[in-house]
Amino acid sequence: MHEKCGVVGISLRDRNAARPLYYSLYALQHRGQESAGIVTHDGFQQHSHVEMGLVGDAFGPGDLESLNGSNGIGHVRYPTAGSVNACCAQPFSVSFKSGSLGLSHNGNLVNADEIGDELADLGHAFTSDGDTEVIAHDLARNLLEEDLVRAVKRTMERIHGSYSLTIMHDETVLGVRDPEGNRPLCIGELEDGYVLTSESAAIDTLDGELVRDVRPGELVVLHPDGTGYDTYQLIERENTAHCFFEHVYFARPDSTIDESLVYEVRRELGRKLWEESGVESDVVLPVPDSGRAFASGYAEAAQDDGSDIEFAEGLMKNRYVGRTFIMPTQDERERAVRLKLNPIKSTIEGKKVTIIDDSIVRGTTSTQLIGLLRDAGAEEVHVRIGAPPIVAPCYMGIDMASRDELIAGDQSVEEIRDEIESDSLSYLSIDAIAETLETSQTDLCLGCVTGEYPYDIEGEETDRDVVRPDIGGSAAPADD
Ligand SMILES: O=P(O)(O)OC[C@H]1O[C@H](OP(=O)(O)OP(=O)(O)O)[C@H](O)[C@@H]1O
Ligand SMILES: NC(=O)CC[C@H](N)C(=O)O
Repeated sequence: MHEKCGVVGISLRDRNAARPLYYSLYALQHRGQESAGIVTHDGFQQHSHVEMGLVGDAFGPGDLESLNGSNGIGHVRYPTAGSVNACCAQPFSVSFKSGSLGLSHNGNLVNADEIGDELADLGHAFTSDGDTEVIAHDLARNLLEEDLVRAVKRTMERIHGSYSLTIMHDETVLGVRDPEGNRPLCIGELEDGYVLTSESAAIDTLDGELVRDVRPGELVVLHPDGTGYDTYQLIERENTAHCFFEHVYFARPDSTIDESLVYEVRRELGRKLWEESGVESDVVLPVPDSGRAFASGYAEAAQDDGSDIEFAEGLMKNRYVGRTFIMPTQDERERAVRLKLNPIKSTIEGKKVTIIDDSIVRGTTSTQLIGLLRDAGAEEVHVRIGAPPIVAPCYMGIDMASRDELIAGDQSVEEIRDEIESDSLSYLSIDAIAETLETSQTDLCLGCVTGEYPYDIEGEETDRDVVRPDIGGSAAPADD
């Protein structure tokens, strides 16, 4: 399980925001499972409840009742910077001379230490070692001198890296997406208010309508009375750096991100996988859960081509096991795969099998799975992967292994095939990803599959000019 974080912000007309925030966090649970929290404002003061654990564990029966106010923000976290403890759990709350701030962050800053050191020299005291608190302090400082919109702009000019933020300044909820639009953020309309959230599936959960994605570099300020919102295009860049992996793996298939329904993208990637490297076999099996849409697209394209290949759910997933990824030892990770996935023998025995997954990271899942399938009587096992090989770490808010743990870090596809002991192995090309997302490669963050990043990261190569031209941006409300 590779995770990132999920953010949400809600402004309603006449009812408390706590319960819809809680439901939204449930919808975003797949994005982070370490901690969950909600901060609301009732017009006079902030109320906060932030705990370690899953959403269902973090909130007890009375907790939502104490979170008064029709405006609020929420967060589910998987840490990328800072400790795995309650100090780094979010939303962050900061009280300062001219008010209160709450802040939820999805992403990862690449210059947090530098800014943190500067702010510490100016007398700011930090309660955590993460990157998110740095944003909160920088913004609080700017708010002493500027109005809200200009203060946010100043902070955006200072922080580098990926960030989708929901912020609460006193009772005003706002959302910001970094100038490259690396992480998703969208606006939804509810019957009695508005919502800003990482994924549109959370808007569906609240019976709302997706209005649109927040644009890269855009600030959206919800009216605290739930009647509307203002938008400000604060920074504009020539290129975006959308994370393609959101579509491939992280996001829910029922979410629409940057105008594409994730499920349809995955099915199309599956179709392209067949076109690029289809292999004749008796049966196609998805590796659940994220391999499902890829496998259905792959099998459909194969059948369109006249193949007799059959699509079957031959691997059952134990839904109570997650987190293979953060098991402390490789031995435990391997055991967890066995606990998590179990083959249905009748769909496999005596057959040539192709398994379809979205990605191979360390190779734990595929290695274990191929052994299981052979034990279950598979005659041949072919592996097709709906993304290119992951050759380098992610610095943009995703928990992925370090370079030496990545199976493709220093091995060719043939060497990987040999290690996982499959009969054949193919990955999808980068071209197929860009084509399916109807964008150019320069508008995607492809750091984990090329080793070249759209940000200036110490010790790594950049795939574009470090200082990207700022071609505009204004602090006046943008036309919607
Ligand atoms: O090569 P590895 O290090 O084993 O990592 C890759 C596996 O991890 C992910 O699955 P996850 O466990 O998150 O399950 P999911 O597809 O149900 O989300 C992914 O879909 C692969 O199956
Ligand atoms: N996964 C994320 O988006 C994490 C947000 C933030 N960098 C943290 O570590 O808390």
